[in-house]
Parts: sequence; C-alpha cells; structure tokens
Amino acid sequence: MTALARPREPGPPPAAREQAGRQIALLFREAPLLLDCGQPVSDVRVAYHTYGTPAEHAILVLHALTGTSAVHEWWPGFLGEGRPLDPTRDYVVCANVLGGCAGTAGPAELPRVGGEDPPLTLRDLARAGRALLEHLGVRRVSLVGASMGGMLAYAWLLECPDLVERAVIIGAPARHSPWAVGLNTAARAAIRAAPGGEGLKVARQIATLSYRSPESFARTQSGWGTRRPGTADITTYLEYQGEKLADRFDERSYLALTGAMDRFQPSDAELRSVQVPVLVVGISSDLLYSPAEVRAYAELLPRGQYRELESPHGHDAFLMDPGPLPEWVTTFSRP
Ligand SMILES: CC(=O)SCCNC(=O)CCNC(=O)[C@H](O)C(C)(C)COP(=O)(O)OP(=O)(O)OC[C@H]1O[C@@H](n2cnc3c(N)ncnc32)[C@H](O)[C@@H]1OP(=O)(O)O
Ligand SMILES: N[C@@H](CCO)C(=O)O
Repeated sequence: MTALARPREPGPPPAAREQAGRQIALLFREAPLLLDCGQPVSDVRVAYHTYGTPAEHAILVLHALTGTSAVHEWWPGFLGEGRPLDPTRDYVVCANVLGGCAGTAGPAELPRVGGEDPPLTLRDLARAGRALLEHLGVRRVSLVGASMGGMLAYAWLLECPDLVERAVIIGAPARHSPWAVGLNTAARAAIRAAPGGEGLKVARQIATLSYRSPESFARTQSGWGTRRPGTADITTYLEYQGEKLADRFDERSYLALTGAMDRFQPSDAELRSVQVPVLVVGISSDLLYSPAEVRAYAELLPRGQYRELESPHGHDAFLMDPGPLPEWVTTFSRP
C-alpha cells in the first residue's frame, strides 16, 4: 500500500466527536488478541455504549461501515421505551468495531504487517467484541446488525456460536459479491490515489450511489442549481456527503473495514452449520446487496427466515425508510 498522508498519533481522528455516554474498556491486557493474520495485539481499547440494566442476556447491535457505538444518534427510531431496543426491558450493547475510528483501536494502533496496516477480518472484529461481552458479564446475545453490521453478525454466528441465541441481519450478504468487492476496490483506489481526505470524499461519493437508488435520487435530487448555480443537485449532494464523511472518518479505517468485508468469504457448508434462528431482511431496491442475493443466504441457514423491506430508497432504507422493520426486530430479537 502506498504510504497514506496524515500520519497521526494513535487514537480517534481529530474530527471525531465525543459522544454522550460512551465508555472505554481496555481489553486483552493479560492474554493478547491473536489476529487472523497471526499478529498478537495487547491492550486493545474498545469504545462502547450500553442502554438499560446490565444482564446476562444482551441485544448486541452491530453498526454499519461508518457507524459508531452511539445507537441513539444513528438509529433513534429503534431505541427507546416501546421500541425494538427498549432499555426499560433490554440490556442493549453496541461497540465501535476494531479497526474503526470512533474510539476503538484503529489501524494506527495495531501492529503493522509487512510495513502495512494489518489485514483485519470480520472474525477478528467478532473476537474483540466477545472480549467486551466477557468484560460486561454478558453470557448470551441476540444480534441485530445492518449492512456491515449484518455481515459481522454472520461472522459472530460462525466465530462465537456458544454466545449467540438469535440474530437479525438486515441488508447484508454472508459474502461480498464481485460487484460489492468492485465498488470497494474503486473506493480504496480513490483513497490511495488521493490520500489526506480527498480520496475518501470520492470513495464516499461512490458508496453513496450504491446506498441509494435511481428512484430515490429522482425523488430527492432531481433539481439543478438549488445549491450552486448551473450545477445538478445530485452533484452538490454527493460532494457534500463526501465532505461530511472526510470530516468524521479516517481513511485507514475505511481501507481496513472494507478490506475485512471483502475478504469474509464463509463457505456454504459453514453457513449450513448455523443452528440458531436468524431473521434475514432484504431491501427491495438495494443495488449494493440485491434482495435475491440476501435471500439466497437466508435459505442456506437451517433456521433462516426471510422478509423483504419494500422501499424505493435502496440500501440505506434501513436508516431512512425503515417501514415495518422496527416491528420485525421487536418480535424477533428477544429470547
Ligand atoms: C447504520 C450506521 O451505522 S450508519 C451510521 C453512520 N452513518 C451516519 O451516521 C450517517 C447516516 N445517515 C445517512 O447516511 C443519511 O443521513 C441517510 C441515508 C439516513 C439519509 O439521507 P438523506 O435523507 O439524503 O439525508 P442526509 O443527511 O444524507 O443529507 C441531508 C444533508 O444534505 C444536505 N443536502 C441535501 N441536498 C443537498 C444538495 N443537493 N446539495 C448539497 N447538500 C444537500 C442537507 O442540507 C443536509 O445537510 P446537513 O447534514 O448538514 O443537515
Ligand atoms: N450509510 C451507512 C450504511 C452503509 O452501509 C454507513 O455509512 O455506515
């Protein structure tokens, strides 16, 4: 990998905002975390939020690619009394993933391999999450994950079958298709070609197109010149989304996490070994992970069920147009 600009001190990127209620655990002090690449890592910092009263059973929320542990910020409609993640009856836990940039140890704090950031795997991320659960005294979990969080739920099902009671996987495949790897390849190439933030902006523009749909943008961004004379609204929208991500996210985390998603390639036989009930939700207009692709993985799971969220807004419908999703999560995620 070409050296990326903006070398900085270990820790979250300067732009990362402190979040209310965020807690930090220092894990792997006595026995190191052994990454799948063979590197041991000690003293791993994990940032997390909890909601509700500590209990042996938790609902573990697994966030998407650029997400954080602050579920109340990015999924407010799902968290609260009477909602799917109800702190008056559930113990809800969400941790920023290993390799992320919202408080948990990111690539700059992990050992380099061959002069590069370590090739993290989703199973590494699950093992780091498992250590947090042990730290919190949690013995059984229901998983709720969307997008990268949904792929990470598949990794948890395979890596920690003794802990997982059930899972809700939203808008996620068990393996990345060539299409998904290709989109990430272009995004990473943009970051490497223009390190220091400019490439990350382009990566976000590419990703944003894959997170929505032609109909979604026809409905919301069909104007011209609303923000800048003579310029299509979709152009200024994508530019703005790129700026916003570059302000809050770290390019090395983007490379690490998209790489971890791409290299997660469990076999059909592994997926057929999953013993717990799993609700898999596809999104009707998802261009990144088609509903047919998502459904095919549900059908490999012995106790998989499939439902489809009808929305014109594409992959990000789980954030912007969830429809009946809260009800589905409520009925499925509790023991
Ligand atoms: C599951 C997870 O972990 S996700 C967590 C990490 N990700 C995030 O926190 C971001 C999640 N949010 C999103 O991705 C989006 O907000 C969505 C998909 C939920 C909703 O998308 P949208 O309805 O397009 O709203 P979005 O917030 O992206 O855009 C609105 C912003 O774009 C601006 N905007 C809208 N149209 C234009 C335009 N044509 N040109 C320039 N700017 C524009 C608005 O002024 C607004 O600005 P603001 O953010 O400063 O208030
Ligand atoms: N838009 C969300 C979901 C992408 O999968 C994110 O940025 O994390």
